[in-house]
Amino acid sequence: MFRTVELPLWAVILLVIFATVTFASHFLFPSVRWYFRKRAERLIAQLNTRLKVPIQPFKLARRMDTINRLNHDPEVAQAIVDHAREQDMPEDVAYETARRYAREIVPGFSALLYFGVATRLARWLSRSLYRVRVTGEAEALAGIDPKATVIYVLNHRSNMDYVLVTWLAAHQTALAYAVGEWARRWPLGPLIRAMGGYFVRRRNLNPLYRRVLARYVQLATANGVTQAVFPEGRLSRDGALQAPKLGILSYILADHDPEDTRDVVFVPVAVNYERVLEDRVLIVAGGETAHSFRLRWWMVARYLWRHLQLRLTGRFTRFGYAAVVFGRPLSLHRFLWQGHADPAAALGNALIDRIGEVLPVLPMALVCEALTKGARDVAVVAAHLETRAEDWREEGRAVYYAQREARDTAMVALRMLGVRKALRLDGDRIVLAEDWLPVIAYYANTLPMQKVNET
Ligand SMILES: CCCCCCCCCCCCCCCC(=O)SCCNC(=O)CCNC(=O)[C@H](O)C(C)(C)COP(=O)(O)OP(=O)(O)OC[C@H]1O[C@@H](n2cnc3c(N)ncnc32)[C@H](O)[C@@H]1OP(=O)(O)O
Repeated sequence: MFRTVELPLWAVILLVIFATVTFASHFLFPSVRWYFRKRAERLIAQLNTRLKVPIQPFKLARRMDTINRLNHDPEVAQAIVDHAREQDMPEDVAYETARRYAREIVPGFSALLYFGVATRLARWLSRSLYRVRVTGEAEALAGIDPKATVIYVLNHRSNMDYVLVTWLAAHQTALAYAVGEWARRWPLGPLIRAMGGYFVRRRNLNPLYRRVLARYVQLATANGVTQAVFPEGRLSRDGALQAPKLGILSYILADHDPEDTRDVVFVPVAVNYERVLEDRVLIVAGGETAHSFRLRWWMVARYLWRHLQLRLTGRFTRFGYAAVVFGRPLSLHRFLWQGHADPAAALGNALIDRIGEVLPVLPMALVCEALTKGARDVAVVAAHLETRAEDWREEGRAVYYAQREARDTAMVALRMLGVRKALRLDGDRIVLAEDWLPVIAYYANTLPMQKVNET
């Protein structure tokens, strides 16, 4: 028992490492975890006193618990059996596949990261890049039943959309975004998960994956989790609103009981920018030869480096307006009472229409509209801007047009295009660079669908 045992050094080192890991995981980590959990609970209790929509327990549940709950859901269990039969594989292999899907989808929310870091960073970033204007938020949210699950539906113009809206909604609640598979890569994936985002695949979906995703969306909705969905399913390639994708909406509809006390209320949010950071990459992606939107890391690095240079040398000016307008909320209870032959398609179209109804009108879009119609003179562009802004205002639109002469407003937009070398001014004459015409058309497309008389 008390004999001396001789061991090589490497074995001793290994033993010490294993002993330390075991001690930490059994004794230290639980208490450290408990300490942080208590702190997080205190933070959430504090937050919930000031948030209009408190953070729901479902969102705070441990990630592993939600994954297990999902895997043992009767509908998922049935899908596992079907998958095993169809693929001719043992059920436990199909079960593991479903578990992998669940792990991919389910987020683990950190209130500290969301409210302590992300929303502050989002506010700083939004305000340092744009002149942010918000309309209609209080009116849109005022009449919503506090028991209802709120789902923000946004048009997708830029990756700035969720930065802006996360910040703007931060005094209401935390938003859980449906995030495309592009963001699953490290380090973005874990970060987005910690902010409550749930991942959705948009390619190669098999019925088992669809069932796991559908049940996650349904459980989150039934448990009151406030979500944010881009129904267009991807960034607009040409500046215009796109037709809705019906997947997530159809999952919500399929599980919705109009007799239930918990309603689902969709809040349309329309976003427009005078400068979309990714505009040219999107236009290329929308071209005939390109297939998907590719933002390479070196493009981002080069862009950030140039941006930093401009900031350090004091030459950076903001990218004009970023406008966010909240539209008329849509109650799912009321919507279903109206009766629809194809509820999913009707819901998708109604939501896109309500976003379109409140799309804000920005000077850059009006100037680009004038340019696409052939205006090549500052005075003509300014006259177009003034008339069209008035038309849109009469229609009840949010028109962000500073209280100054139309000519000055037009000049601000023209100079922004000039800095990008899209055009140059020769006195009052505008000389457009041909290869920038698609960009000009892109911004003209960001205007709402035409109802007023053309000038
Ligand atoms: C600096 C600080 C930062 C701070 C910041 C913090 C926030 C940190 C978060 C980051 C946030 C990032 C946010 C990124 C933004 C995006 O990634 S946007 C892209 C991702 N989001 C979306 O795509 C949402 C909308 N998309 C969908 O709903 C898609 O349809 C899905 C669910 C992904 C599936 O795609 P799909 O295969 O194309 O399917 P789709 O044709 O739409 O529909 C298929 C289903 O709908 C059903 N369906 C279709 N039509 C009908 C019908 N008429 N009736 C009934 N059912 C129908 C089909 O039956 C089918 O059902 P299942 O067979 O699945 O049961």
